[in-house]
Amino acid sequence: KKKRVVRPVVYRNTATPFGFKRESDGHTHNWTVFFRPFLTEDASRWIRKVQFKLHDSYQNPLRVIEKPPYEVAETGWGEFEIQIRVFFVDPNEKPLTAFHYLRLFQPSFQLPNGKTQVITEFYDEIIFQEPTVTMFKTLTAGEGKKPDVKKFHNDLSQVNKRTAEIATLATEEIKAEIEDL
Ligand SMILES: Cn1nnc2cc(CO)ccc21
Repeated sequence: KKKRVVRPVVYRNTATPFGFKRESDGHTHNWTVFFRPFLTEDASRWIRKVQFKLHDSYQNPLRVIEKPPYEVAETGWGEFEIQIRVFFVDPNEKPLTAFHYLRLFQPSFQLPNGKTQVITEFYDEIIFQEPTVTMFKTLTAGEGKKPDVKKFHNDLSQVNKRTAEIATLATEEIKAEIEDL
């Protein structure tokens, strides 16, 4: 019986207010939504593409990203649900569908430069029940730090704790990036 493989993944959205309402289209924020494996690895070995379905009134609302980083950067004025579909290299694996509610206003963090930054980060796990041999090899060969995922699986309190932890990490990361600017 082939072993089950669990892959930790992270969905994140960040948003920064313009500080004013743009006359042309009423937009008030820059935002990004992204999906990535939690492991530091080459995700394109097992992910074929990631689709982000935006609000229908966006220009071409279905955004298809074929290679990492799997992210969409946009501007807008409102919060809405984004459907994220992850297609796998293995045709036998059906695509994963997840929903991420885009947040523009909360939780906001003050950055060193005084700017307000919203970050939401959600930690999740993809479970491959019966991966094919090729998929199994690809998934288990992944290089990069191996977090101790066993203790997280299905333990929502741990997932939420983890989500908060990586949100903090994400904030540090972004702060560092901004300081490097
Ligand atoms: C719901 N929402 N929030 N911001 C938006 C921006 C557009 C594109 O102009 C369409 C829909 C939007």
